[in-house]
Amino acid sequence: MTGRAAALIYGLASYLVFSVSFAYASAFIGNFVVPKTIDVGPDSGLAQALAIDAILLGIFAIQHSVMARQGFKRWWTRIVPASCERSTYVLISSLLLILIFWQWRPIVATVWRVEGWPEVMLTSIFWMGWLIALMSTFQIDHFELFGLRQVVDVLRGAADSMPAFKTPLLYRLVRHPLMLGLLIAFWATPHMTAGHLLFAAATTGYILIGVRLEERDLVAAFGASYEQYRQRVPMLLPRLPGGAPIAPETRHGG
Ligand SMILES: C[S@@+](CC[C@H](N)C(=O)[O-])C[C@H]1O[C@@H](n2cnc3c(N)ncnc32)[C@H](O)[C@@H]1O
Repeated sequence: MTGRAAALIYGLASYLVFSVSFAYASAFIGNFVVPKTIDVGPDSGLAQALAIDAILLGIFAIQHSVMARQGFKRWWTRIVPASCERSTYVLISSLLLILIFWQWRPIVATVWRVEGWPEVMLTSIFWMGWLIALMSTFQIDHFELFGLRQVVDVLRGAADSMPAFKTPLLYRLVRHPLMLGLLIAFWATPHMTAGHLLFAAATTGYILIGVRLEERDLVAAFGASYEQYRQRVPMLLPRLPGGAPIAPETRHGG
């Protein structure tokens, strides 16, 4: 019982760190409110800034890709309890995000800048991106995605359940609405600096690779259901209306 309660506290703490880092990410990228943003920080000179920012993004990309793979999870759950596997992934990802916010070196040369109504429009699109990303997490299973369901289930003694394959609202438009929301949030800015552009371009490249790796796992888990879904629904850019309808939900049954 003590172990299960400790797992719950660990899961809650990880979720709290995630929530703070997610909220900070929007302020960091949007240059709002917080003291350290993508365009504010120590001036290290171009070469050093490029090197440090590339290393920070690279560490995050490697951690995220490796820890999300099934093979790694099988190995890792011999070391950490299975119920804490997702919380650990969430915690390490969030800490690495905080490292990026803290150590990011700005490169402030302006790539574009707009004012007046285009500024209002791009800022609105920016927030829409974050909203789409957040909504997407709730459409699949927010609490499972961020590890809370697993630690609560183990406390209640509930059986380990297989995540379901779902295609609600946003997942009928594109297969990766969460990533689409992030891409929108990263690119939609009234003032694009060189540092922000580096961030947007690198994360776009990473997302394009990451979704392919994720789909390999999804095909392995959900087989033909996911293959059919892939044929019907575009990856990231929604089609115009008129596509074929999709079955609402299929639970993985082997
Ligand atoms: C960070 S989420 C991103 C989901 C998706 N790539 C997106 O951008 O909306 C990653 C998790 O979502 C799960 N996932 C992705 N598509 C799913 C779907 N249609 N139904 C259920 N789970 C899904 C993956 O198995 C993975 O554990």
